This record gives sequence, structure tokens and C-alpha cells, in this order.
Amino acid sequence: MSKKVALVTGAGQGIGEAIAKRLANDGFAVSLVGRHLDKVQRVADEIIKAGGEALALKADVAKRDEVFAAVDATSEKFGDFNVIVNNAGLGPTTPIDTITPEDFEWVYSVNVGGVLWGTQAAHQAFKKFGHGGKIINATSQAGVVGNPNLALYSGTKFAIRGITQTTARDLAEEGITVNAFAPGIVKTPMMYDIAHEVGQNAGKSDEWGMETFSKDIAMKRLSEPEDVANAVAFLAGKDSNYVTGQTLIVDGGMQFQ
Ligand SMILES: NC(=O)C1=CN([C@@H]2O[C@H](COP(=O)(O)OP(=O)(O)OC[C@H]3O[C@@H](n4cnc5c(N)ncnc54)[C@H](O)[C@@H]3O)[C@@H](O)[C@H]2O)C=CC1
Ligand SMILES: CC(=O)C(C)=O
Repeated sequence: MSKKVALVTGAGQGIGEAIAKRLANDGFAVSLVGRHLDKVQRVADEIIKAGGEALALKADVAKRDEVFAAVDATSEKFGDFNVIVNNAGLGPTTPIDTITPEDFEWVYSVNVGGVLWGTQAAHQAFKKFGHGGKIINATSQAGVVGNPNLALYSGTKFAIRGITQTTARDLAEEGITVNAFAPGIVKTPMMYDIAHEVGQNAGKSDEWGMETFSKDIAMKRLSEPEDVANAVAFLAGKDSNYVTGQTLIVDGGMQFQ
């Protein structure tokens, strides 16, 4: 049987890197998409060195044509298309009174636009190959409950859950499942930046900033990117075939639904 093909956006570091490596380990041919080719190329090279199949592609997920081009390049290289993980996102700290129209445009065009364009491009590819597929979107525990100082970010992550539920209904009859994953406080560059900014705004340390977010984790440890990749592997694999429209919270017990 030929390999299943997955595309992961924002795969040059953090959670996206862990997802791409995990899917490659699970037997997927993986396309890694990011704004900086050198970053996704490094991860792709590591996957290939470990015996996997990988392709690095440069694209800005806020640009619809670039996302479609990345999906096309992926299916041309690997001969099929089965899974998209719309993982890329921005997480700026935005106290409510500081938000400008430019901030709004920037964060929504990447976080929400990236999910919309990834969904459309994957849908087109699934139709081309005449089969269903899986669409997996990155939301956040901050998309389940509003988080302090993250009005723009939290808003986009709530929107992603809405898009996930809606497209799950719209595409189910074509054999396509659409789900989201909601990480908690994950040790990645994005989270360290947020902790730094929140600490700085309060005149406190980065550690204080991280503690603000992590004090309510029932399991009493920060998340590794691999904790999230484990859950995404489930959503990408056949064991989740009867799951759609859901948000899988992977936060060590912060938010309960
Ligand atoms: N780190 C955390 O604690 C949490 C992260 N998340 C979500 O998980 C996803 C991944 O987050 P992290 O790995 O922490 O972030 P990160 O900032 O460490 O990595 C994100 C990657 O996406 C890329 N990217 C950003 N904008 C892009 C664009 N327009 N086009 C293409 N690539 C772009 C970046 O270059 C970077 O390589 C994001 O959607 C984030 O909102 C959700 C909950 C918690
Ligand atoms: C960055 C993020 O998604 C948080 C704090 O939940």
C-alpha cells in the first residue's frame, strides 16, 4: 500500500516540528511548510536522515495562492494527499487597549486565514484524488476559555473552533473529518515569548509570566511539543475515523469541557 501524505504548516519549530516528525514516524510522507525555507528544510533533512520521506516548502499561510501551491507541490511530489495540519499561528500579547487595525489584520490573516486557505486547498486535493481526508486545525486552551492579555489571539482560536465545527458538518458526506487540537502551555518559542511579554508588562520576570499561565495545570508540568504531537497522530490516523467537529484538549488538565 502506498504511503499516506500529510502537510504540516509552521513545521520549522515547536509543535509543528514535533507533529511532522511524529507523522513521519507513523509512516506518512510529510510536507513541511513555513515562511522560512531554511527552518523547514532543517526538519525535513532530519526526517529524511531518520529514514522518512519529507519535502520542505516555503509558504506564508496568510496567502491563499501560496497555500494552494504548497498543497499542489505536495501532491505532485508524493502522488496523493490525505491529511493537512493547519498548525502555523502567531501569538502576540495584546492588552485590549493597545490593539490596532494592523494588528487585527496581521493576526487574523495568519491564524484564521491560514486555516481557511488550508481547508480549501486540502478539500480541492481530496476531490482531485477522489477520496476523503483529514483536516486538523490548531486552536488552544485559550480558544476554549479567554486568556488574559490575549484578546486577538484568543479570538482567533475561538474562530478556529467555529470553522472546525462548521466544515466538519459541510464536508462529512465526502468522507472528510475536521477536528482541532487545543494545546495548553507548551515549551516552544511562542510560549516563551508570551511569558516574557506578560512578565515585562507587569514589571515582573519571564518566570512570573510563565507561572501566570501554568499555575492551573492539574498535572503540574508544562507540556512538551511531543505531548501535542501524540494527540495529532490520533486525529491523523484511522483510529479517529468516527470523530469529527471536535476539539481535543491537550493541556494537562487546565480547561474541562
Ligand atoms: N506554545 C503553546 O503553548 C501553544 C501553541 N498553540 C498553537 O500551536 C501552534 C504552534 O505553536 P508553537 O509551535 O508554539 O509556535 P511557534 O511560534 O514556536 O512556531 C510556529 C511556526 O509557525 C510559523 N509561522 C508563523 N506564521 C506563519 C505564516 N504566516 N506562514 C507560515 N508559517 C508561519 C513560524 O515561523 C514558526 O516556525 C500555533 O497555532 C499556536 O497558536 C496553542 C496552544 C498553546
Ligand atoms: C499560547 C497559547 O495558546 C496559550 C497561552 O494557551
